[in-house]
Amino acid sequence: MSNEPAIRVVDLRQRYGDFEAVAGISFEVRRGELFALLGTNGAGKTTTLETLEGFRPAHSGAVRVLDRDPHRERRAVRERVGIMLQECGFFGELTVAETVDHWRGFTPRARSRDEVLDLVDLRDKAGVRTRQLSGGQKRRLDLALALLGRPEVMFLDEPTTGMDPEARHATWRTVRDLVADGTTVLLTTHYLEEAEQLADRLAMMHRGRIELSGTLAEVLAGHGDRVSFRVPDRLQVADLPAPRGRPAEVTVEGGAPVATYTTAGDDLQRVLYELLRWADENAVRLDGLQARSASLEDVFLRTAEGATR
Ligand SMILES: Nc1ncnc2c1ncn2[C@@H]1O[C@H](COP(=O)(O)OP(=O)(O)OP(=O)(O)O)[C@@H](O)[C@H]1O
Repeated sequence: MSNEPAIRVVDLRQRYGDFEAVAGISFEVRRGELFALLGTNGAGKTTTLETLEGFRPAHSGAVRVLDRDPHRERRAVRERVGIMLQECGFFGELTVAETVDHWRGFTPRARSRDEVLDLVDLRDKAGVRTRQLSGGQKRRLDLALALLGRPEVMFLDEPTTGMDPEARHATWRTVRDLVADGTTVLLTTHYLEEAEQLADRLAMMHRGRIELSGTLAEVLAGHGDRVSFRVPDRLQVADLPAPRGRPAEVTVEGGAPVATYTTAGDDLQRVLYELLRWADENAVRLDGLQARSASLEDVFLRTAEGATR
């Protein structure tokens, strides 16, 4: 097996008319790795994925999938790649089984219908017309079609949209099994927990650029810890202390004001100590007190605000 990464993107730019949707991004996905491309709405994730899927040539820069140009060598790449688009396009009158059989007809080395329906837990829906499937079931049928040809690389564009938590967890298990079997996966998602659960590495895009990338630990590093509690009724925001010179950020959660302190470096213990001492001295009860590391959501929100630069 070649040492070449499964996916390589070098200074990719894509334009729609005068608008630069992807503004010079670079990343690699190693073989057998799950890489999550995250980002704000309109960040350029789908445009990037469509380029890697061979639907459009790069405006400038280079993309390689399995060491080939996915647009110019589309035929050769396509049979080794599985694609799950954001929009599913089934014939509503066909049943699930007929849809799978139809796709099997032009998929080399296809898995059997039963195997593929078992993988996505749709075997009991084999006789149902696709227009009667729920949104989450349609996504699972999409996944079934994407993995039909035992692809080496899979592109999953928001694969669990519309799924209930149980179906989402089941889909994560399927994806994990595929990765454990050596499949390379490039995933986009708006569910940050999905990336936390699945990704070996991730990149966060905003306005056509990659703002952050690395393992989850690398992406979270340097974003501080958080201490929060519900602001007691009898206190004003101005009454809250500023431990280590850090004022609270007050947000409303579930109709109640919540004070959050973001620490820097290894300040957490000190900030917590000062807060507890202040509470003790002022006979304040810190309801809902929490101390935790930064989450991907915290980092995402800061990226969206342009605060990471
Ligand atoms: N065919 C098109 N013509 C013109 N502009 C487009 C076209 N497709 C996408 N865009 C614009 O390019 C930008 C990137 O879109 P893209 O769909 O790649 O973003 P995304 O990160 O996938 O967004 P979302 O998370 O909302 O799905 C957006 O501003 C979008 O409006």
